[in-house]
Amino acid sequence: MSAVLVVNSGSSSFKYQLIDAESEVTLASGLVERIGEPTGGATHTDAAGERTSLELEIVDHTAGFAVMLEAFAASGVDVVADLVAVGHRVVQGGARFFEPTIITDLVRINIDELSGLAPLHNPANLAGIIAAQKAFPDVSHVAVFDTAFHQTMPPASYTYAIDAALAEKYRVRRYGFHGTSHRFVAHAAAEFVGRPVEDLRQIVLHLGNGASMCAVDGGRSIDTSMGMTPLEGLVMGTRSGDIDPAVLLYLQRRAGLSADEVDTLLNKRSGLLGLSGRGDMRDVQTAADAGDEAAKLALDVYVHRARSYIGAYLVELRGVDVISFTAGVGENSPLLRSRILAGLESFGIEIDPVLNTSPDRGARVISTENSRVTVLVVPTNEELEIARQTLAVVGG
Ligand SMILES: Nc1ncnc2c1ncn2[C@@H]1O[C@H](COP(=O)(O)OP(=O)(O)O)[C@@H](O)[C@H]1O
Ligand SMILES: CC(=O)OP(=O)(O)O
Ligand SMILES: [Mg+2]
Repeated sequence: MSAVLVVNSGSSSFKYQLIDAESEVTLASGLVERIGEPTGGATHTDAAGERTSLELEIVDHTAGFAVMLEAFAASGVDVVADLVAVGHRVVQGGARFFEPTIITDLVRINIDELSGLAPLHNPANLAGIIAAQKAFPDVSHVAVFDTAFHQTMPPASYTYAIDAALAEKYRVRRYGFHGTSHRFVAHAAAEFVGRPVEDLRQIVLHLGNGASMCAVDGGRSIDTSMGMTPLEGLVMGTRSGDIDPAVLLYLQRRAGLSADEVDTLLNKRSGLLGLSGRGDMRDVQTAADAGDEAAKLALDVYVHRARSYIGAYLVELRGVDVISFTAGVGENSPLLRSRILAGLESFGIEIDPVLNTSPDRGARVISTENSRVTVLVVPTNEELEIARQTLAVVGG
């Protein structure tokens, strides 16, 4: 048997999944969290779905990997013996990385250098890589970048209209994120409708905690809603998405906020949370159902923003063949799916209310037979996509 370990590291946590290289079955998955805090935690789920949790202090990512290895050993899995490679999610690859890449010393230096363009993500990704390389020194480690899929965007999509020399010097441009998910879903959708991805104009809505949309033309990203950082675009759980940049300056000058405070405001205290006091979409929907005005407005703004991107991408693609919803909200909220695509019959987009509310889980159609555009729900699987890309690089 051979397996790939996929690691998605955050600053104080990491998620992992062990995936069988041939069958693509998940052999185990888990989460190590609150790294560096007095009480950390680890949860491990084995192939049979059996879940074990423990609480203990986990001083750093290296200690976290030791906890993960113990969990594997306790469930009778010899990870080291079966492992052929480790795939790492790296959020920011800048304009330097447009393919999954074997992690050498130089690649690590590059990921570190790109931290300025993703201060919340890349340092954490790097900490995970360093710890994983210590834990598994004998296999290849591969970086799979969130930005890579969007490297096909044309300059008109990725260029901000600011001083060109300054932008060049500081690499200020749009990179786009969630590329692993957008790519996975675009390919899965093409397979589902039985047409070559090259022939399709697609819009993918990745609506999770972080949320972004992507216009995919013939399998290539031509535009996406996130920009230089994962803050631009849609309304998210705690992030504002698009905002007039003058608001930032105004708040600094008039409300006396520092740059760091504005950063925290827009990334951590805005979006659904800022509007309604709730960052989790389920809670916002429940509150709106109960008549909470702030929650209703939060939903209205969320839907309005998503619809404006639908309009933009319809035009950019000169029409669309497939629209896919994915991630936590996209896969689970019939209400938001129907609101985002409401009243677009004249554009050939018609949702079937029965199909839209079906409890089915897998990839499925939610548009009517008459709908010219096929609307799908496609569960994303970033870990599987990372495992596939990792194996492709190491030749597994
Ligand atoms: N049944 C549901 N209805 C509405 N929203 C849901 C439902 N289930 C999950 N969500 C929302 O999905 C979001 C999390 O999405 P997910 O893709 O898991 O996020 P991430 O991977 O970015 O943490 C949360 O806002 C959560 O409320
Ligand atoms: C890049 C990004 O926003 O990722 P996430 O949705 O995991 O926060
Ligand atoms: Mg996610």
